[in-house]
This record gives sequence, C-alpha cells and structure tokens, in this order.
Amino acid sequence: MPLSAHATNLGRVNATHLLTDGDWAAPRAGGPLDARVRVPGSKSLTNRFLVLAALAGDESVLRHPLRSRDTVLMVDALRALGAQITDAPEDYGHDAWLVRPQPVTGGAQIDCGLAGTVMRFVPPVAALADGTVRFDGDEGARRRPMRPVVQALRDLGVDVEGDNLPITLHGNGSVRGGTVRIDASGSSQFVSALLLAGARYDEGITVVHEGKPLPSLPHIAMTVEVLRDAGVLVDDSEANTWRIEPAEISALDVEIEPDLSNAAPFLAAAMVAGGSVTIPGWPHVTTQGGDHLRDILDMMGAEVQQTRDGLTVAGTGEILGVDLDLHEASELTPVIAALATLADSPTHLRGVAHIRSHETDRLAALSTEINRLGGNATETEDGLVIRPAPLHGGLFRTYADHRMVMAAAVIGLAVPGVVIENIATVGKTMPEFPALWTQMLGAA
Ligand SMILES: O=C(O)C1=C[C@@H](OP(=O)(O)O)[C@@H](O)[C@H](O)C1
Ligand SMILES: C=C(OP(=O)(O)O)C(=O)O
Repeated sequence: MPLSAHATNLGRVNATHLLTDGDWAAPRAGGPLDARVRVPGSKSLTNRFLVLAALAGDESVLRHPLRSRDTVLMVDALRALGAQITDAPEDYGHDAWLVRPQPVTGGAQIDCGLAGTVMRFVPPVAALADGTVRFDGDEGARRRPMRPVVQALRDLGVDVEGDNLPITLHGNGSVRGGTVRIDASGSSQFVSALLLAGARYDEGITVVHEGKPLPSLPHIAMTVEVLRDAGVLVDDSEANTWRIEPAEISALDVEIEPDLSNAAPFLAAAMVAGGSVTIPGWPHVTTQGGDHLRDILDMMGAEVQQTRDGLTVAGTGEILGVDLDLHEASELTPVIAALATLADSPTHLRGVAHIRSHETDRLAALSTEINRLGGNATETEDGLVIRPAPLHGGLFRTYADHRMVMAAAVIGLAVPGVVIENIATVGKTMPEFPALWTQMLGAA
C-alpha cells in the first residue's frame, strides 16, 4: 500500500472495505456468534515504534503495523522531519514497514489530525531539528491539551509558540535536556512524549510528575518497555519519576501486537449476541491497557478463556452491571458504557475525568447519545452512572470519535434501528471495522 498520504491509504480502504463517509445502519445480531476476528496492530505500539525507529542509529523493521489515520499521520509527520519510511519488500514478509532514520530537519508543516500520539509525541522529536516546525490538526485537536509537553520543552531551552495547536517550534539542532516537572494528570501521553525523544537530548531527560494521579499507567509502562527494547536505559524505580540516560537508540525489528482496545467491541458482541468470539494472537504478556478486558468482561458475566490460540469470550445470556475504576484503561470506557446500557443492573464507571479531553468530551458524548436512544446515563465528575432502561433506535452521533462508532455498533446489535453517524470516523484506528463487524455477524 502506498504510504505517501493518508488520503491514499484511506482511499484504498474505501475501495476494499466499503468504508464510505456517511451514516451506517448498525447491523443487528441474527443469533449466537461463532467468530474469529483478527484485529489489526496496536496504535499505541505502532506509533511508539515509529518514533523510536525515526530517532534510531540504523534501519528498523516494523512488522504488522497498524495502517489507520493515526498511524499514517505519524508516518507523514516523521517523513516531514526527514525519516524515510517505506513498505518493506516481500522478503521481509507480507506486511512490514522499513524506517531509515535521518537527521531531524526543520522547515516542516505537520498535520496531527485528531491523534493524541502525533500531537504529543512529535514536538519533542521536532525540537531536535535545526529550523522551524509548525503543527496543526483537526478543529477538535485544537481543544486537546498539550501545554505540559510544550512547557517542558521551553524549560529545556526550546523556543515554542502556542500552548495548544497550532504551535510553532524553532529548533536549533539539539536539546540540552535535564529535569522537567510536569502535571500529567490530564494525559499519560505528556510523560510518554518526553521519554520517547529524551535519549537523544544531550543530558537525557528526567520527567517528574506532580499533580493528581496519572491516568493510563500501562501506557507509560509501554513507553518504558519499548525504550528498553531499543537499548535505552530507563530508571522508573521511583513513583512518578522517570530518568532516561542519553544514548544512541538501537534499530528495532519488531512484531506489533494486535490492538487489544480495538478488540473490545468484538468481544462485547459475544456477550450481547451470545455464542463466542476469539481474538487470535492475544499476547500472554503485554503492557496494553486493553488486556484489562479479560477481567472486566468476566466481571460483567462473560466466560473468558485464554489459550495458545488467543482470547475467547463467550456470552452467558447475562450482562451484569459493575462498579469499575477505568483509570488504567480509560480508552475502554465507550464500549464498556455501551455494554452497560444492555446490562441487568446499574453500572458505575469511575476514575476517567480526563477522557473529557479525548477525541471529544467522552463523558458528555456517551451520556447524551445513550439518553437519546432512551437510556438512562448520568455524568459524574469522573465517570458515568448507567441504569437499565429500554432502548429504542435512532441516530447515534459520533463526534469524530472512533470509539463512539464502536459503542454504537455494540448497542445496535440488540436495539433495532440504531444508525451510526459518519462511520468513516472509525478509520482513526480501525478502517476495517465495518468489514470485520459484518464478517463477524456473518459467522453467526
Ligand atoms: O500513549 C498512548 O498511546 C495512549 C495513552 C492513553 O492516553 P491518556 O493517558 O490521555 O488516556 C490512551 O487513552 C490513548 O488512547 C493512547
Ligand atoms: C484516546 C484515544 O486516542 P489518542 O491517541 O488520540 O489520545 C483513543 O484511541 O481512545
């Protein structure tokens, strides 16, 4: 697949996966499922490996990367800063990218789309350029916070204009590095961003988090793990402090795990429709927060089995309401909220105040759309309370949020007449979603 522009990438997906702009009538489940769904690669791992590979000392191979809007935007951003990224020839296997690092160059204009990983991870890389780099993104991206990253770069001597998108960064070819103190309670990505580029700073970097508890800690553990994979020394022995030694980043040859958060709607489907869904290749050890699904779905009444073959979730005819703190895996909130609307008892989701700054204010969006379908959802300061209520069909608005599409699809399995607004939104991390969803239901 050509990688030159995400328009090309998504254009191919349009042609082959029937993904078009516009609304989508959510299919209902015709009966119990018996499906295996091969979920594409992890967004979080793909974009971390891309950044490290672009900063490494030699050529890297990324096998089975995610090809979606967020990862193609990352490819385009790193290319704009000089890296060479191409589809690997056949002898590397079926589906891989080659990343040839080059000195980081300025004079670039970077489109972040709505990708948190691009808007937070790339500025610390661009700080190494000798020249100006401008960043902007979708209208919604201008509302997503990034000041802690920008201020940390300023504290390290980098000249940056703007606190949120659009921002302009004037690099002078190197970053001094040292200790920065930030409040990352708004997003774990602020910490990950500074750590990923930090080994290339003259003195390395020490990031100290000061503030309310950090969300999404598994994502920081993932950052530490991929840095260690690339030979970087990371000291995370003290809570809320990470020390990265200055080092050459080693080239990588990595196989990217399936995206476990994107597996959520498919596993949830087995609970709604009955029968079972297997996700092959579910890793036995992983830093992906989506691995929490094993415990969460078990608590909600599913039978969950992990074998060498993958993870299988079977519906039991029962969906139980739960009281759940999702701060470790907040990106699961929309799909868990959707399941909760179909549960027999109330659900209280807690610990996710910061998802008001995800792709959209997810707490407001979920409560509004669930209630428009006749549901009973209430926002709390840091989550949602969802009580059982009979739902009816209608338009489910998606707010440019891929996970709102996934949530709507789960509800639509059980509720006739659910229409999902702008299905193409799901291309942020999973352009194949409608095709895989339809195939899964065909396997009933
Ligand atoms: O670093 C990452 O890849 C991510 C970190 C998390 O962000 P927050 O800490 O902002 O929740 C997660 O929700 C997001 O989907 C991906
Ligand atoms: C919060 C998410 O994305 P981002 O990486 O843009 O923050 C998400 O995928 O749920």
